[in-house]
Amino acid sequence: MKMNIAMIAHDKKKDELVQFAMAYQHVLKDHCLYATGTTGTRIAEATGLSVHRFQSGPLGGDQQIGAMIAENEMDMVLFFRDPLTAQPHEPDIMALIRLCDVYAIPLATNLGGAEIFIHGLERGDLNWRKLVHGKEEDQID
Ligand SMILES: O=C(CO)COP(=O)(O)O
Repeated sequence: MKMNIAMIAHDKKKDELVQFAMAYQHVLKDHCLYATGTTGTRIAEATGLSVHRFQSGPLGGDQQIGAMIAENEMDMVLFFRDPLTAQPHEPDIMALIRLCDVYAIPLATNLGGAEIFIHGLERGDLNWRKLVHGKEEDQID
């Protein structure tokens, strides 16, 4: 089943996320990818994958992804955070993380977690999200 996956990386973690996206391109290609601006450009350039790009993080990109979570439209968030650099938009980052907890959305904040998540995605561990997707389809009917 096609999942909506958000990919976000702070500047010092972007190379790591790009390498991750290249390594797991064969998995990611079957899903809808969303990203903050600069991260999205880097991933699309490196992999050729189609990525829906929101604003850059400091300009509201985290909030836009948060808005999708608030609609229960995001199924997984891979957010490679830089814990050693202060971010001007720290409140936005905290809000995104908080919404993942509100909606029980799987959130990996580093490469180690993302490795586990991507294998889980591949073997269908996220299929419980069908219930949520199903509900949305019901609402449309
Ligand atoms: O700052 C970010 C997330 O908090 C990432 O934004 P960019 O992908 O635009 O660099």
